[in-house]
Amino acid sequence: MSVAGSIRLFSRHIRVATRHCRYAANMSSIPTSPAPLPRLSLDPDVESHIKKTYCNSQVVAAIGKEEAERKFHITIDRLSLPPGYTTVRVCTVNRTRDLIREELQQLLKKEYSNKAAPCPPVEPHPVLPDVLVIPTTGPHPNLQHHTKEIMVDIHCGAAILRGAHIFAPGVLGATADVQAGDQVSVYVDVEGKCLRGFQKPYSGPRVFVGNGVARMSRDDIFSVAQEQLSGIGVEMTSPLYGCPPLNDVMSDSIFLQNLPSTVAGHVLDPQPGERVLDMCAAPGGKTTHLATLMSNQGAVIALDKSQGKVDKVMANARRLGLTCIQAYMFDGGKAASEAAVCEKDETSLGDPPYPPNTFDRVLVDAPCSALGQRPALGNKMKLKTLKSYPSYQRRLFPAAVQVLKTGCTLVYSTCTLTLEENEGQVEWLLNTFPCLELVPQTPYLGGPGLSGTSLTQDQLQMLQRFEPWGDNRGENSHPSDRDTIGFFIAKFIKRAR
Ligand SMILES: C[S@@+](CC[C@H](N)C(=O)[O-])C[C@H]1O[C@@H](n2cnc3c(N)ncnc32)[C@H](O)[C@@H]1O
Repeated sequence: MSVAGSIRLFSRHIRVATRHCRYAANMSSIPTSPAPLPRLSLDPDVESHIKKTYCNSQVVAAIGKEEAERKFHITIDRLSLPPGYTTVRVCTVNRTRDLIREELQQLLKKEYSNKAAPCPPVEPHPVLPDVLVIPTTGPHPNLQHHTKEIMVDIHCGAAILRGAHIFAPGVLGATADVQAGDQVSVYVDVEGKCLRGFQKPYSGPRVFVGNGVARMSRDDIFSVAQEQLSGIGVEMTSPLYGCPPLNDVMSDSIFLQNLPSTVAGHVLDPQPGERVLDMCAAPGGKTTHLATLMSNQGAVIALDKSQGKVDKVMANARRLGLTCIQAYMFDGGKAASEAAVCEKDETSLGDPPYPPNTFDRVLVDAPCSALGQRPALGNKMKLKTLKSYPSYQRRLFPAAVQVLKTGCTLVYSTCTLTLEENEGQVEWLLNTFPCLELVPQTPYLGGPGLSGTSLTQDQLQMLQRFEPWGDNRGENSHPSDRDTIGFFIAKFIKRAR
């Protein structure tokens, strides 16, 4: 069995059923959603808040209520589906994109040689020099529903929709008679009811995400303590959507990264030899991109708030051979100190905090409500939590602006949809830090910012908003740019004023 498609489900995502889980008997009587994937269910207050973003009075005045509501509905509809393309960022420090593309295509041909589905093409992105794109296929209609069933949580379900196999600890439940080698159908427990101790047979709504072959029996999975489980529990042979299984593939030279995230790295545009601060770095997607763009020369300081997250950044840096990254467990909001002294060596800045005017570039890829992430099969966030993000994000900026050198670049990004965390933050930043000038971005693959704040039309044109519905992009844009996660990017230069 190939380990190429195995997924490491992070422990917070793993809620393995107790070994007494026996919902099996009642499972097959539960109706399954007829649609490929149901619309994302959000807390009603959160959904109405998002609606207010898309249908605010300025938007309605500009495009009309009907069109504004259409965009809101398409946005929500798209959130449960995977993006139209898998995007792979290549680490070009030692090898060219062409060489990496050829090797990846060969590996995929091998992987698909015993599958019914054709091997997808791996193509270079026409604008981003270090990105490869692979089209998503599906939804595949008429997939058979097997009597033997596997249940997973929403995070594992989302990973399956993006090409992953099921790592054994991710199996929440299995019908009583599942043996290794059995054909199984895989369902997602969308309401998280299977997480409640498995005292009763499962009866909540579930969503079909495809078929696979069990690589372990039910007993193999549930007779062992969760910590001792490893390996693939179910190999997905006919997923509802076809994305290539790329986890653990060519891990020294590729990074699976959503397309707008790769754009953010290019917009920051770090140069070899510079000092760059990535204030909210884990798991290091953008950190490793920045270091790659710098040809591994200079210093990328990566901060995050827990040691586990910092360890992930360093693990990703190591696997890609990027030695110019130094990661620290540190609150980004406290990264600046007048009293701090910086080591003289350009490549080793020492521990945070840092004195004012230390960095050539600062990235604030802020913790956010993440409403743009796709596919999302469930979201239990409450309005109170949603509303807590803007003030938390604002805490980060005084330090970000202070440690940035005059004349240098600050990029702010989120993977969410709301006005308050995106255009609203830009408005606040410009009012709070007169030294910041909003500037145009290159490359520009997204669409303009959304109306609804005091930002002018010219300012909105300088922002990049990636909407999940994608028809806010330029006519000549590549299809992979039009079916992405929701994302937002703003770029500023710190002026001497
Ligand atoms: C959107 S994620 C970053 C993703 C990352 N830039 C990437 O591309 O892989 C936001 C991160 O901010 C971190 N974070 C939250 N509060 C923080 C703080 N006060 N200081 C530093 N990091 C923080 C979170 O732990 C989380 O890892």
